[in-house]
Amino acid sequence: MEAPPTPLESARFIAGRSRDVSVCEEGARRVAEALFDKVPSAAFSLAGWKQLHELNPRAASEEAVGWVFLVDTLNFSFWAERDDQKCLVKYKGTAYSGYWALCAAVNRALDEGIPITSASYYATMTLDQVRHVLRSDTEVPMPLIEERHRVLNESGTVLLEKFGGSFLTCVKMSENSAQKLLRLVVENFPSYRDEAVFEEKKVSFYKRAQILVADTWSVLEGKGDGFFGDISSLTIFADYRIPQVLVHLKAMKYSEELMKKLREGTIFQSGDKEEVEIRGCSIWCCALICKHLLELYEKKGQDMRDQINAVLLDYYLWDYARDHREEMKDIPFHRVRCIYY
Ligand SMILES: Nc1nc2c(c(CN[C@H]3C=C[C@H](O)[C@@H]3O)cn2[C@@H]2O[C@H](COP(=O)(O)O)[C@@H](O)[C@H]2O)c(=O)[nH]1
Repeated sequence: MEAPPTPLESARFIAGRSRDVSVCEEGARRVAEALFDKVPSAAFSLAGWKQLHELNPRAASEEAVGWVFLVDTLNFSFWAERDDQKCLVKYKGTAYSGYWALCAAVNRALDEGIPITSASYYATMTLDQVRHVLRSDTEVPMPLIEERHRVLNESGTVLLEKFGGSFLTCVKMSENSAQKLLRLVVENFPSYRDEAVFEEKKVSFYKRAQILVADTWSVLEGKGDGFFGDISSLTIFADYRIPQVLVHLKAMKYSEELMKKLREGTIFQSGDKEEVEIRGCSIWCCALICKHLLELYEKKGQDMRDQINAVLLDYYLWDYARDHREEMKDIPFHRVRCIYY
């Protein structure tokens, strides 16, 4: 069965035919101008992944790579039906929500002596053990607990059977190619196969597979097995926060009909036309922002291809969305319950 087009080719195709979502070239250029002075900061750097995020591993070890694989296997669907009733995980005096609640729960389990990052453990974890590890400190549980249990058992079993239980083994097999690692992950771990059909054509987003490659690059600090010559070939990760921030920054626009559905809290299904347009246009919009950013530096005689790529732009925008929740509250995010993002 032939592989679908890459996420970037998919994004170009979707953006060219999208009806309810549009990428604003002018808006994307203005965002690039606004980001120009941020590029040299930690928030736009590989080092920021550890420096700015206390829950991320400090080490660049096999164990730290195993942490990244576990977390990115579960890195989906944290949004709460009601913002005043959400899953929170308290860890070392801080209450974490959303994606960070997952990281806090993993670190809490490790502190309790539960070998949660070891494939031989999560390959055979029971649903009750998963409920215990991911337990919330409010009465609202983390969403999709049963699906999390299923993908843990599935991913742990594949990691044991094909890669000796170590994701670092899989990373080494990629021979410093991000695209090869992406392919190894998508081919071997079914829950990472984030694909759809748009106007009768297969398209791919590979959000968790691409963020897994990016987080592996980050935790290994871009060195040794974690050096990827083609890291710039990755796209941003099409989740439900990046589209929200792109609309907030006026680089992307929704039709009135779509805005109405989003404001009503409509639940979309994975693969719905509007959902595919939101995800494809987000990827395409960020590719334009990267292009404009590189051009702005080029005009000043600076080749910034090692400091500007979709991964670092994504991390920056995702952190920005986290830090500007209040300002962004009247831009709705699209609601899908799925294991892909
Ligand atoms: N595009 C993109 N989406 C990302 C991430 C992250 C966290 N990763 C890195 C960021 C800091 C750490 O250093 C990690 O390396 C989580 N998500 C997605 O967001 C959603 C959760 O949102 P909220 O409900 O607000 O917690 C959910 O779909 C989740 O899959 C990212 O970076 N980019």
